Amino acid sequence: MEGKSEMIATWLKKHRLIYTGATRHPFILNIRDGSIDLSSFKRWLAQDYIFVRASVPFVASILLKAWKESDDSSDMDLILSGMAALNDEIAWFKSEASKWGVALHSVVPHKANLDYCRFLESVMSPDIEYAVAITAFWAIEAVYQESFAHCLEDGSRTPEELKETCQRWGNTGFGQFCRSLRNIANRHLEKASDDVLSKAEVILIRVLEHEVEFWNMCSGEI
Ligand SMILES: Cc1ncc(CO)c(N)n1
Repeated sequence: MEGKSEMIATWLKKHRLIYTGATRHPFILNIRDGSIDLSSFKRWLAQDYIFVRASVPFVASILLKAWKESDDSSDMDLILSGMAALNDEIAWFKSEASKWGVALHSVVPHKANLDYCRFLESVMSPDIEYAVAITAFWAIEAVYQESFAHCLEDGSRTPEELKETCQRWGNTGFGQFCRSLRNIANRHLEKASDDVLSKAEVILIRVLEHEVEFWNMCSGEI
C-alpha cells in the first residue's frame, strides 16, 4: 500500500499541471513582469474582498471542526491566528480600495466568485470531515502564497504600487503559516480512511480549479 505520510506531496506531484495553472496563472505572471492592466488589478481587489468576507465563516467552520475532532490543541491556535489575519485583511482591503478608487459596497460578485463562495459553503457542512476541510484551507492559502511570492522573487518587475499586495501573501510569515497548515493536513490525512482520502484529493482539485477560474475572471473583459 502507498505511504500516507506525505499525502499533500503525493497529490501535488500527481496534479502538478493544475497546481502550476493556479500558482503561475497569466494574471500573476503579468504582475510579475509589470504588464498587468490596472483595471484587472482593481477587478481582482473588488472581487477578492467578497471572497475574503466569505472566508470568515469558512475558517470559523474549520475552527469548530478542529475543536471537535483534533487531538492537538495547537491546531486551534493556528486556525485562530488565520481568523485574526482575516480581520486585518478585511481592513486592508477597505483602505486599499479607497486608495484605488474602488467602491467596495457596490461590487457585484462575478459568476466564478459566486461559484467559489458556494463551494466554500459546501465545505462548511458538518458532514465534511476535518481532514478534508483543512486540506481545502491549506490549498486556498497555498495558492495565494506561491503566486504572490513569485511576484517578489529576484528578477521580478512587479510595479511598485502592487508590491504591498504581493507582500501580504508572499511574505515569509505567511509562508510559515501555510507550511503549518500543510503539516496539520498531512497529519490528519495519515490517519484517515481511504474514503476520506479520496474526498480530500477531490476537494484539493476543486480548490485548484476554482482558483484558476478566479484568476481567469480577474483577467477577462467581463
Ligand atoms: C480567491 C482567493 N484565494 C485564496 C485567497 C487567500 O486567502 C484569497 N484571498 N482569495
